[in-house]
Amino acid sequence: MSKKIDSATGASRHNFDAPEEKEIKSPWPGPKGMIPVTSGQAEDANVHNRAYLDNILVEMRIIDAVEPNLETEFFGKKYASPINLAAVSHLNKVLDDKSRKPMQEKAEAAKNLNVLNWIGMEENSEYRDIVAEGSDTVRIIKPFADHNRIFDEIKVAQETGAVVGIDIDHVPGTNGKYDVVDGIELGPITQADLAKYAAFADVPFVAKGVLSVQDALKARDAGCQAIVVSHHHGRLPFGVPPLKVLPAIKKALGNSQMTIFVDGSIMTGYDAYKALALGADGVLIGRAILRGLLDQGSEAVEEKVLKMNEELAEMMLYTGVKNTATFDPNVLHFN
Ligand SMILES: Cc1cc2nc3c(=O)[nH]c(=O)nc-3n(C[C@H](O)[C@H](O)[C@H](O)COP(=O)(O)O)c2cc1C
Repeated sequence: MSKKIDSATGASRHNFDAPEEKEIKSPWPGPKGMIPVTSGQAEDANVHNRAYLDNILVEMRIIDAVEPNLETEFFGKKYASPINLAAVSHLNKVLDDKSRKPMQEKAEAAKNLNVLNWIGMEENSEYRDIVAEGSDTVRIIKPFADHNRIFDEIKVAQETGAVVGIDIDHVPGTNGKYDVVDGIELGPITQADLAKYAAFADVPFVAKGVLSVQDALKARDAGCQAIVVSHHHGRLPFGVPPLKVLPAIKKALGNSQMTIFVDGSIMTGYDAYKALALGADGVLIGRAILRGLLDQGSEAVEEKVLKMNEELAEMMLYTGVKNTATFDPNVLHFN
């Protein structure tokens, strides 16, 4: 058996060689190749995400509990919920029906929901069309080897009013070399590079794909105002679940005022609750909305996020959490 990572999406796929070739049943929704398919093997970090999330149990604190308020502030603006729509790129190329634009449909859903929309690897022209839908945006740029390309994308993104960042976890390919995506070479990211980009941006700068205290501190020292604790749905074989390293990162960043987002297999509002209780300011959801988005468009995304908001609120009410600034990790019990 071999594992491949789709160079465009970062999705991990496991291939079984003949003669034992067999269809792998994916626990993830969505079309083949676009969504990580896990074999259940230990090297697939998604397996550990799920196990870690499912082994966190929650105590009840119902006396004096009231209906919670999910409103959350990011980068000086208020949103309806701490749930963000993750950067999922390339979607406008995958449907047979070319009249549909899932990237725009996702942005439309974010606008209607009043949540932040994250956009990943897209040409600047495509990116502008997506942002024109009117949602507030975080633009995540690839760690291109050509730094001018990064500066150019930062410039365009901030012209559109977006917050900007880099998915620092997309430096390596699966061959131990810098990755190449759509024929475009990626390169290493030094702390000095990050500092250069953060200083160049007139808007908050985000390091996406932080999975250690060491990188969190480097991102802070480089001037990043936010991080996403993430392994990009399993780019790193045997990657530690983001939720497992989150508390240590939160502690290390102390009162630095950095915004901490987290992603990785967050499929329900209950998962989101656990991430928020462990110290995240916000969560990103990618695969949780992907199938609905591709099959049915913005309405399915809106429905899913509203459902997740309800689940999150349900658990907040059960545990006496009145708003998204007052989560308490002590309600969590690790099985
Ligand atoms: C189809 C697809 C495309 C993605 N493209 C990007 C990208 O361009 N930039 C990026 O930072 N992350 C990208 N991601 C990673 C997601 O933003 C997110 O980190 C990851 O999927 C984990 O969240 P999830 O478990 O909720 O899906 C992509 C994910 C998927 C599934």
